[in-house]
Amino acid sequence: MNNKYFIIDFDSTFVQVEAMDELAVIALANHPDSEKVIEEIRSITNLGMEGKISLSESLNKRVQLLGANKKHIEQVITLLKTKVTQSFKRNSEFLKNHASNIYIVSSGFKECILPVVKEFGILENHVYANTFTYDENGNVNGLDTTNPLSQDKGKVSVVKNLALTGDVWAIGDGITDYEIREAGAASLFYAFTENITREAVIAKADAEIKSFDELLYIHELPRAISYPRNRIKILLLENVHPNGIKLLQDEGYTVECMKGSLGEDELCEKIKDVSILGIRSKTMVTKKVLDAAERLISIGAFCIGTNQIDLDYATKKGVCVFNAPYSNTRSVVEMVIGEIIMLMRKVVSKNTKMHKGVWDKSADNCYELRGKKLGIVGYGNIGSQLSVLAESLGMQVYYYDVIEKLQLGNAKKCDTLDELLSIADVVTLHVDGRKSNANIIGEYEFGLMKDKVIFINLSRGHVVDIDAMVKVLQSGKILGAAVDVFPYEPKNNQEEFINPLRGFDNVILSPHIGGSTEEAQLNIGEFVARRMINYVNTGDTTQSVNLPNIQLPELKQAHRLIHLHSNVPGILAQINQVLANHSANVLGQYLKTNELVGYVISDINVEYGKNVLNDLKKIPGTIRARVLY
Ligand SMILES: NC(=O)c1ccc[n+]([C@@H]2O[C@H](COP(=O)([O-])OP(=O)(O)OC[C@H]3O[C@@H](n4cnc5c(N)ncnc54)[C@H](O)[C@@H]3O)[C@@H](O)[C@H]2O)c1
Ligand SMILES: O=C(O)[C@H](O)COP(=O)(O)O
Repeated sequence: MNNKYFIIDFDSTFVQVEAMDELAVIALANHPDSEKVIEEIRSITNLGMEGKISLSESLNKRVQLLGANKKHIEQVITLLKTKVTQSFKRNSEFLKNHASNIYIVSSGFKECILPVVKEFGILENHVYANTFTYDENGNVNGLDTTNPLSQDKGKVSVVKNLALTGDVWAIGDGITDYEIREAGAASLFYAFTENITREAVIAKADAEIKSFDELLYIHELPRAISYPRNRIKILLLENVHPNGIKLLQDEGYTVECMKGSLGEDELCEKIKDVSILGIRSKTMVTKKVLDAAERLISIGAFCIGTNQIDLDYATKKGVCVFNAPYSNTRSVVEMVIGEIIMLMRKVVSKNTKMHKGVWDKSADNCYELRGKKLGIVGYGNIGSQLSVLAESLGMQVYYYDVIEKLQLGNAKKCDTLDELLSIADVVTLHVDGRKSNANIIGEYEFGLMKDKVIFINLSRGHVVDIDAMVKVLQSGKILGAAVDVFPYEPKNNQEEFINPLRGFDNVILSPHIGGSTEEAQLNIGEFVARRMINYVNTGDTTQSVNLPNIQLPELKQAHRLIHLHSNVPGILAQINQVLANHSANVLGQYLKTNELVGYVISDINVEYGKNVLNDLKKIPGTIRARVLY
């Protein structure tokens, strides 16, 4: 590190904001035309940053408009301390340990900069910036024009004067930072874009760095995180909620979003360099897709169902899958209740008639749901919550599940599906989407149902034999039906919905919207995004649907090595042998297996060499080994 020097800009680089703009907001708070003046200051800042006006012109104009005093400067320092750029904050150890190699060179003002950077160990005599001049009342009335930084190319002359020999890297978001390199005072210029992206500046740079981690990573220097987050590419399909997107962007990941789903071939092409994939129920993640994904570590199903993912193959490839098991449960249940009432009162067919001008007032075949028998097939999260709500509306609840379930309220368990189907006035399906559930309701099962039954499916399309359902609808046996899910569903809102159930006036058809409420989508977006962030950052697999669930404690003063392997005997011993060979003291170790894989986390207290990881990867049966800190 002796001959490597970092020339770091302050505004929009070391901190997320432009200190002068923030000072203006504070100083002009009571100014009658404050918004206009602040806007003017901001536009002058940008013109200067993009090189459209000279620096001295930009500085002078702004100081004159500012109207600041010493009290305002105190306030802006307090604010700036909360606005330190995340990647500098994260790497505070590096800044402290290498203070003699780090300079802050800024066209901003030392009064505002020094108290902020000092907290990160930056040496006072390594901070170069302008200084204000004040009148006798402590009001800013100008700037020290003898300071080279108040002049054009001031940064160039400051850095030249430092006479550094070795690698000198200028890091900043503005043209004045590039000028240091242009003049030969720095060997490289890195356009820093964690806070702001200026295309004109990137165009001049040797490289763009989206974070300070990135720079440390490129040069293999000690850093807070092993792999820069901006290098982790996330692809989110099917309109994931903006809150989920924001959580992922705030972590520093590079996120690409698409409204619709992608077919297999398109997805194979797109997924090559993606580390995290976010989907909903429509995107099929097949073996072919998983094989095409060269960097995939996690899939987030921003919904309940995960049958669209080849889970076993994902597990074998070490891809950790998450879903949102409860976030839209209530939305589905409310829709089922509403549909039962609408169908029992024939509102659906009467509504169609009304729109054609037909007034059909009659009570024929219209019923209250009070006292009717509700048959729930699949007493999981949705089925059991529906049970509680339906009972509170006066229905008698019966359920059938393939496994033993806690009976809620007065609900009665049926031992067989046949028994349930022959008892229920309303049959509603809430089974999961496993393959073996294909056509569990077909001609025979419809035959068992009572005349004038209400039939509802909001679970998965393939569980009902649609041709058999059409036949039974044509026979008039079904009083009303509601179907939200279909064996084939359009990929996006532009594709036509083609299905033989179209055209029945006693059938409610809806475009797979059981879970589509604002509340559910927000909850799902945040829940799944948080689970994936936790997994990437800490290795925590809590609530993963395919990897062994390990809830991990926060890691302090240690390195975390993660090893995922096929579940064969003896791997833990081999991992520990590797760690012993490298004299790594194990502070904590966590192991869990499922029938396919084993997941071992080892927290160690020594600097790890690359060889530890390489040796861990060489253990036969290893699926994935990575280091977190
Ligand atoms: N329409 C929508 O928008 C929407 C929204 C959310 C969930 N869903 C779907 O609803 C279904 C239920 O969701 P959940 O959260 O309650 O799932 P869950 O896993 O909590 O419950 C499913 C239950 O079905 C049972 N089961 C499975 N196969 C069965 C069978 N053949 N016969 C009887 N019981 C069987 C399981 O044992 C389990 O108890 C899932 O298919 C899910 O994908 C649809
Ligand atoms: O599995 C689910 O949660 C539902 O089927 C909803 O799926 P969606 O998010 O694609 O609407």
